[in-house]
Amino acid sequence: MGAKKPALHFVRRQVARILRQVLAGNTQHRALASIKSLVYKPSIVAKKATLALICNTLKYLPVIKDIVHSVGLLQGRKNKGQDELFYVLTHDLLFEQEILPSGKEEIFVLSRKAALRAAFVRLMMKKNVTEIDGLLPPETRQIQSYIPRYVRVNTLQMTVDEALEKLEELGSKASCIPAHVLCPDLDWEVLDACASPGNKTVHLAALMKGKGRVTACELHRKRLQVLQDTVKRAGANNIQVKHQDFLKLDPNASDYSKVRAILLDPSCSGSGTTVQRMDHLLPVANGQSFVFSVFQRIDRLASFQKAALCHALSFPAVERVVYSTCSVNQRENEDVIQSVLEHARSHKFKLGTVLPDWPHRGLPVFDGAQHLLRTDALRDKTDGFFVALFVRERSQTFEQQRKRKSSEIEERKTKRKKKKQKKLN
Ligand SMILES: C[S@@+](CC[C@H](N)C(=O)[O-])C[C@H]1O[C@@H](n2cnc3c(N)ncnc32)[C@H](O)[C@@H]1O
Repeated sequence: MGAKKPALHFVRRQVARILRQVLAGNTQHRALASIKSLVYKPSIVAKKATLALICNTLKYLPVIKDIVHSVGLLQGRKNKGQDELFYVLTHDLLFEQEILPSGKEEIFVLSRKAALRAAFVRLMMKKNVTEIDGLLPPETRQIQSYIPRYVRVNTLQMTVDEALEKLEELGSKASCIPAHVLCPDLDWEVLDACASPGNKTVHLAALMKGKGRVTACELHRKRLQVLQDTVKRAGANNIQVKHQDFLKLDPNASDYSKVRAILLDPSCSGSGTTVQRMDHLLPVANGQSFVFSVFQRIDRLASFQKAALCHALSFPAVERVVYSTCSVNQRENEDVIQSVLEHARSHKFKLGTVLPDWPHRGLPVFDGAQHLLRTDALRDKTDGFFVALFVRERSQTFEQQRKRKSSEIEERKTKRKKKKQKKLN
């Protein structure tokens, strides 16, 4: 029996298989899956190491290919299906660490070590750079350094101050706009229409300090389990989870006729999350069929989004409805809002201004789009996001609550400043 192979030996082969799927350019697949979704499949082991290696290999792939081809590493090799493994091995040899001769591919790459390293140095000299990242296109460098990590504190488990104290050294920032904008009263009945995995559900429950009731609907059974797990982990006891098609809920049934606020975060294309999903590392899509299938999908999503929003606006006691997507497409955002305006007016709803101080507003495609909020990955250092708020005209509570909330936030800031000052003294 041979010696035990190091874990990295298997991780590299796993990464090579994922890389092959990504580079194969299966358009249907590329439209639906992100790098993360491939890595988080149950069959993948050592997910963290795999994700890190696939991302880094993709990031440097043009450089690696340049070097591999300049030394003719793949020429004359019989097994053409292994190009990706050689890219991964070249990555590790040049940018990470020495590779061990744990397999015949490793042995082959090690036999060309001197030529590969010389080609690497030549490329750096040709491009007149002294660091590896100098070889990357400027957009990749910008994106890599741009997006910070955001967190929301589960106030059912610890206070914001406690969390801030722990996170202070990291300089973290919390934002979870839709639940914050819905701003329900503590004793309200609230509906999270499309809830799984449940991040906004538990945020709502926390904002309501465990009081009132949040009913969370989820259509898909598998995702229902994820939602239940999130709720359990959050320790929230004011959430009722339902396996339910939101479109089929009867707004006048006794269970729902008292609902005062609805958070609608429906299925969307997710086009705003492409930076954090690392889609910029994927090869550029080409071909008519890819573009066409994306448009078809967005149309289908927009029809569902419109139907769900109209349904939300038809609940008799509802005072506030928040609609949000992590899409940057006008078709799923401003167009959906514009298409329901008449229906909204007939139910006495008007658009409320979402976070009035936020600088980036809806695209100016209709009168009123300035009430809508957009975020943008590069401008705002977060996912691309869209939020709209509908307020029933008879409701007087919005302004009062907003004022109360912002004075609470100011109070907390002042307290933190004082505490910090005290520590410094
Ligand atoms: C964008 S995700 C919601 C994310 C969630 N708000 C969060 O922050 O964690 C949309 C969810 O709506 C579910 N969904 C889609 N159509 C639905 C319907 N007709 N009724 C209820 N849930 C639905 C999807 O299965 C998916 O889990």
